Amino acid sequence: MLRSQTKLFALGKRQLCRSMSKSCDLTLVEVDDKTGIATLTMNKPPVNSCNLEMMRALKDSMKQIEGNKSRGIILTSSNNKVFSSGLDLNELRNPEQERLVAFWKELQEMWLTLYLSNLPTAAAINGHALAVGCVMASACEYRVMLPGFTIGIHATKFGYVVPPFIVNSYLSVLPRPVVERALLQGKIFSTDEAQQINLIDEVANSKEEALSKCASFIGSFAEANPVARALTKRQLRAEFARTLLDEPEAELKESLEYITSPLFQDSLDAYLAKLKSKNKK
Ligand SMILES: CCCC/C=C\CC(=O)SCCNC(=O)CCNC(=O)[C@H](O)C(C)(C)COP(=O)(O)OP(=O)(O)OC[C@H]1O[C@@H](n2cnc3c(N)ncnc32)[C@H](O)[C@@H]1OP(=O)(O)O
Repeated sequence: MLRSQTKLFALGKRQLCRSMSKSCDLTLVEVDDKTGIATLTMNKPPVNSCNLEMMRALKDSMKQIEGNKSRGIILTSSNNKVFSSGLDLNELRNPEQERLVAFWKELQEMWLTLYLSNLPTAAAINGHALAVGCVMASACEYRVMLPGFTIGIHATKFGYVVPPFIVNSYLSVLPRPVVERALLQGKIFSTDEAQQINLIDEVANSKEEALSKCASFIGSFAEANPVARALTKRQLRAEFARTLLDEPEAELKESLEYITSPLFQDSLDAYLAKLKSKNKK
């Protein structure tokens, strides 16, 4: 570990996750030695769907970056077509109770860790960002997206009632009437549409440019005291995180009841069949 770090230092980069536990394969963390900014890359083929292990890896990586005194986090994907396809739908289909509880708790914790991170956060959206993929991008403070992709929370299209903390993730980025219409329609936005409504902040023509724009955003806090910045951010965001901070068990119970209901399971079956049949044509 030490030797590979030293070598990467010589190249101007520190790579934190090289020889650690298996979960590190799902995420890659690289810290730029000059800027101190960490790039957290989602790396779960084929489409960065978030199963239990992926969300745990994301949460652990974010905590590791915070503990390492980095200056900011850029979230991106190793797949140049898909940023993230959201929750792994297989985790929701006919779930085993114990795993579903662990899965949902991990979603809550992963979201809280990202949404309330002490560090400046930015998403370099280098592919489609659907459902929880969009939620993760929205939980960041800044979003730069490549053209020709899509982003949005289309949960109502497959029978999912969107929980309050996910609504709040959107509400911290978009005005309420826009959130209401987008969630009720299950609207998926193109990059251009997302820029028009300010769901994303900038468009970049390559992943490198997106990473560079995210780094500039993070650099814009150079003059801010990190502790004052972090506490002010927490104060501003605490209201939207309230349900999960104060009553995670209540949110968990409600979500589990809904996920295991025949209404949702039937919708999910039909949605998954449609998704699979696309690849058989
Ligand atoms: C907290 C609850 C409220 C918030 C709302 C919802 C929670 C969620 O996040 S649910 C997840 C919803 N996500 C989706 O509906 C995305 C569906 N996927 C796609 O639209 C496409 O796969 C995508 C545009 C992302 C990429 O397209 P392609 O590059 O053409 O890939 P494929 O479609 O061929 O996919 C490859 C392979 O992966 C399977 N897949 C895709 N997404 C998921 C997923 N979310 N969970 C599980 N599996 C997924 C897809 O079926 C293909 O499988 P095979 O056919 O077996 O190869």
